[in-house]
Order: sequence, then C-alpha cells, then structure tokens
Amino acid sequence: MLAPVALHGITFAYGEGELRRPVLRDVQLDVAPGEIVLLTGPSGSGKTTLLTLIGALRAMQEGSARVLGLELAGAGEGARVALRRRIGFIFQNHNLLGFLTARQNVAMALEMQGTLDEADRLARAGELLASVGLADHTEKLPAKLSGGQRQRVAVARALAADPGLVLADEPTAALDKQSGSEVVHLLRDLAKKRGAPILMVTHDPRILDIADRIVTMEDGRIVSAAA
Ligand SMILES: Nc1ncnc2c1ncn2[C@@H]1O[C@H](COP(=O)(O)OP(=O)(O)OP(=O)(O)O)[C@@H](O)[C@H]1O
Repeated sequence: MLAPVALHGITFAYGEGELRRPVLRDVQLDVAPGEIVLLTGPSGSGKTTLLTLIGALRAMQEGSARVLGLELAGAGEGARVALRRRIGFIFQNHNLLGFLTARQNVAMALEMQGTLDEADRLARAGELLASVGLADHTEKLPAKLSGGQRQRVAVARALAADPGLVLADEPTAALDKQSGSEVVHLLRDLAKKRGAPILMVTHDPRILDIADRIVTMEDGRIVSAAA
C-alpha cells in the first residue's frame, strides 16, 4: 500500500534575494496508514512550515510531497483545495467561529463535503460532538466553553470530514493535563479505527507515549526518528 504521506527532498525558504531564509532542507519522511507521528524540535526548526506544506496550505518549492495520492509539486489550486477537504486540521487556536454554536461549527465542515442536507448535517454534528463527550454542550457558543471543550469541538470538526489524514499543530498546548490527554486519546482512536494517520507538532512531553514514532527536527532537517 502506498504511504498516505511520502516526502522526498523537501526544501523550502521564506523571502527572496538577500532576505531568503532557508527553513526546510532536504526533508524525507513517510507516514504509514494509521500511524501517529509526533514532530518535535526547537522553536523555529520548521515544524509548522512542514505541516502547512503537507496540508497544501502553502505552495511547494523543491522536492516531492505525495499526500493521499496527490503529488503536490506542481499541483493546481483546484486539486489542492480538493485535497484540503480530505484532511482534518487541528490547530492550537482551533479557529472556531465565535458566532456559531458548537453544533453549527461542526456542521459547517460537513457542508463543505456537500453530501448531506442541513437537517442531516446538524444531526450528524450532534453525534460527532457526543463522540467527543460534548453531548450536553452542542448549543453553546465557543465563548461559553472551556479551552479543553473548544479543542474537542475542533477535533469533532476535523473528524466530520472523515479525513484520510489529520494534521495537528500543538493541539494540547492550551489544555490542562486531563483535557489534553482526552483530546489526544480521541485522536488516537481515530487513527487506529479509521486508519487515518496523524502528524502532530508538539512540545508536550505528556503525550509522547501515544506516538508510534517521534521525529525530531533541527534547523530545517530531520535529525532523528525514534520508533
Ligand atoms: N510566513 C513566514 N514568513 C517568513 N518567515 C517565516 C514565516 N513563517 C515562519 N517563518 C520563519 O521560519 C522559521 C521556521 O518556522 P516554523 O513556524 O516552521 O518553525 P516551528 O518549528 O514550527 O517553530 P515553533 O515551534 O516556534 O512553532 C522560523 O524562523 C520562522 O520565524
């Protein structure tokens, strides 16, 4: 089976001319189905940049990145948008819309899929929120939820798209031990039950034990990949 994520010779720089600043250097990485890979390393080592390239949120410069079957080098915007719909993104600031309830935030992700009508989307959103332990909070606005609850809404929203891959950037940074552990175990269930791999940037030593592999970056390179 092809690796859901296969990176070869990824090199990337911000800026141009004299301001050009290399951030990734010849990165190689394969992620297997259902695998949980934690990406760690000092601040500025290029982890977030790598995640945004894999998520087709940024244009590639050099190298090859095959993500869920799409080669991103030279891919057009249409193909990149289609790929993004198949990826669950979970970022630290969770990007929930403040004027929508938890249920509506999750339903919006289903709307992008375009397969269910509104009543079904709201019902499905309720099920997803129940699956992350928020059955009693579906009608609340994000401001009325705790940080851990908001992050669980973000997880439910990422799962709504039935993603083939989850990209998470410090998903537990703002959470206490208990909430962080709950969020991470939800993600682990997803990876193991549905075979969707997870690539997670984290500095959080509390969650290292859920990883199948820990990849350490330094100065734009992968310096170690411990199983
Ligand atoms: N949009 C941008 N324009 C210019 N430079 C950037 C941009 N985004 C990031 N950088 C720089 O690129 C380098 C790598 O940043 P990146 O966010 O990928 O690192 P990181 O390992 O995720 O760091 P952290 O752990 O602090 O989030 C840093 O020096 C950063 O300042």
